Amino acid sequence: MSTVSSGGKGGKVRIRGLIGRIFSPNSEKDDENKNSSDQPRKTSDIEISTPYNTVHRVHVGYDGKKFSGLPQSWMEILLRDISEADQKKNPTAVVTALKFYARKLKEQQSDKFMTPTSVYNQSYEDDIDVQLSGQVTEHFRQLGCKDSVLAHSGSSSAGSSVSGASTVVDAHPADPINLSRRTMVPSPAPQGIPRSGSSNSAIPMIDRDTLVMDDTAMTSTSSSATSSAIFPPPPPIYPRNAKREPPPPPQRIKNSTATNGHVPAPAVPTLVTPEDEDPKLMEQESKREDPDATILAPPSNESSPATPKQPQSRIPPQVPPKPKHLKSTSSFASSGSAPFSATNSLGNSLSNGSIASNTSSDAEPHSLSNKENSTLNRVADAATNTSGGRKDANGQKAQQAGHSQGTNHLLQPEAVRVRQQTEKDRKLTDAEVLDELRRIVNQGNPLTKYEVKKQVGVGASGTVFVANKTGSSEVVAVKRMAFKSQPKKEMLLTEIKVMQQFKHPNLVNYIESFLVDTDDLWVVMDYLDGGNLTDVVVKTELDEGQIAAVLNECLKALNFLHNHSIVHRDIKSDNVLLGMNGEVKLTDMGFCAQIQPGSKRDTVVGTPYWMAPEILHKKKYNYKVDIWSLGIMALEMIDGEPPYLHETPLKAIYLIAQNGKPEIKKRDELSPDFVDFLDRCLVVNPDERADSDELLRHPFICRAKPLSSLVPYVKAVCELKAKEGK
Ligand SMILES: Nc1ncnc2c1ncn2[C@@H]1O[C@H](COP(=O)(O)OP(=O)(O)OP(=O)(O)O)[C@@H](O)[C@H]1O
Repeated sequence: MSTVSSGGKGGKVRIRGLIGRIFSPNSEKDDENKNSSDQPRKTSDIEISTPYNTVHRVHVGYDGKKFSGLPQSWMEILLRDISEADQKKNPTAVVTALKFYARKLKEQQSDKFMTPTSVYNQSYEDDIDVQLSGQVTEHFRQLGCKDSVLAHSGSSSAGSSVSGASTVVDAHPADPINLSRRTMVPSPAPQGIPRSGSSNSAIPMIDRDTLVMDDTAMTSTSSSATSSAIFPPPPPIYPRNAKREPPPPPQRIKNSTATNGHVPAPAVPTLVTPEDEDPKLMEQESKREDPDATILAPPSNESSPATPKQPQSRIPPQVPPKPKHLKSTSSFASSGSAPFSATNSLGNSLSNGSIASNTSSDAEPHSLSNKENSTLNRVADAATNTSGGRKDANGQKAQQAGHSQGTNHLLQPEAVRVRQQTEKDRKLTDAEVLDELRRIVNQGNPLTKYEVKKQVGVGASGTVFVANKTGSSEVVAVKRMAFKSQPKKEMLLTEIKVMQQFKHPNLVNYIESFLVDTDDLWVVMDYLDGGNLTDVVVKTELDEGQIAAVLNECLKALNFLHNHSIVHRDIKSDNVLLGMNGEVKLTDMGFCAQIQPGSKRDTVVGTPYWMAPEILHKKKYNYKVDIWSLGIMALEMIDGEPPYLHETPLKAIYLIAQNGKPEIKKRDELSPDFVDFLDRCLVVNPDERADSDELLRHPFICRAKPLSSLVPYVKAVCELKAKEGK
């Protein structure tokens, strides 16, 4: 690949590709460290930098029976998780899943091997690239695959025009990959903050995308209200049966979780295809329109492997033990937009999955109301690693091109693509984030203002406590985070800014924030004493009126955010907090992004099980992704879990890619209104998907019960957690 980025205002010209590949990770790291220095970048000089990207590429072939070119360990995982029959059914979906897998692995490695200064930059400038060979698209054609699948897999000429010269540039078989639902990553909690449950000093933090957490990391119960509540006569609460245990996770790289230092991450193979390396093809791709209107055509449902039905018990009021996936803690910002291929390379589902840039450009204008707002877009995407939609020096969308031309080609100027990096795209340095943070937090010592009482939960970025305002009975929640060791510092900025600026009764209300000794970041917010919705949906069965009530509140929040051009991007039950009086509020604004009306983004953000297909396929997307996730959350309220939760992550991603719209397992038991509501949310094509205005008027939402109907459920779950000592 011969791609070069040019820092417009803020950057250097960068040559990526083979040059980068021949350098060692250490060289790369050195370069990263330079880049992450706090020095402002020069704006004038164009220079050829040292390579910053070591790319490990594996050319993947598919002969109609099996994939080839994958490292052995990947092959084993693939065979274990996705049967050959399933692979044959939809190799494109396999590749989509592998791309996610690779990206996720890379992220995990980045987190594990982070250093206080370099982690963020490093993690997002590495290439992860899984692509399907033209042989596969050709194979599709021979099989007479659906047009929609071919449309996704790339141009019709892709297969035939590409030679099978699949040369392994550098296949570095990874250790068996673990994207398990019990992944541990080091905790960045501030020193001195009490931690729960872990035998070593690091709190086990579970990837939020995996949704199964170790009990030791589980959110503890919060509520003083739970213990003191005078319990009303028990309503008919329908507890759910304990769920089947998920399949055992693959073996993790054993010695990695404890690492928090400077060990270089093992290389992750990058899968590429001949198409990527054929300039003609790339040119064709570059001319292709952004196919936003077509997302993923849902393939035939006959192949949809239904998740085994979970028998539902309706024996009140016994509530089963909390399943392992009850709460997870860290949202997955799988970053991995394709540099130079945002529009799509080889179709959307097969676009280049590289994580290569610190830039964020969806060609969106910034027209925010004030200076603070104007940074939000950049902050959000930089925090989640965007790339894509980038333009070359001539303002044209640059495409990944010619990366098999060999080193000689790469060194020739005409083979070099120049990436423009605008000021808005530029990732903030740690020092800049710190400066900005200092500007927006309150002055003073929070310890004199608040008395921290007890821990109510642990998240990926820090620990949440309940606290009293000194000298008053006012109760607040305080989220404390160790700023310096945060891998995604800019996300904290985003979260605080969104909370500061966008106030709504259905959003968790921000009160103030403090930065103590440059490392102990406090965010003070309203305390929601009823825990999160996950606990309720896992342990009880809400009826349709109650589900409508929850959805109504969430829709009000989404409608507010969307009307302010804010996309939440991580809607799921974990991020819905409940009050003992039936309040329902959205939280976790770290993934929010500002999207101007009519424009779209392509950052891969969110939690896979809830993730809209257009994100999964790395298409441009807009606020409609929240509506899809809301539909998945509605399924959670019906089934107690999102679709595919019991599948291995690789299989789950494959199934989402393969099936598009998930099966509504209890369709026959639901009212027509509810089914229609779900059908309006879970539309694969976002242009046809409902928006929050439509859904707020939907007959199902009009049947919402009063919020007070939720209270007994919330209290019952809190009681149960109190009994369990959580
Ligand atoms: N305002 C609040 N009131 C009550 N409980 C809260 C509040 N905010 C968070 N919690 C609880 O604290 C726990 C951790 O919250 P946090 O937001 O840190 O988690 P997370 O979203 O998983 O992680 P992160 O935002 O760091 O990625 C969650 O279980 C959540 O339910």
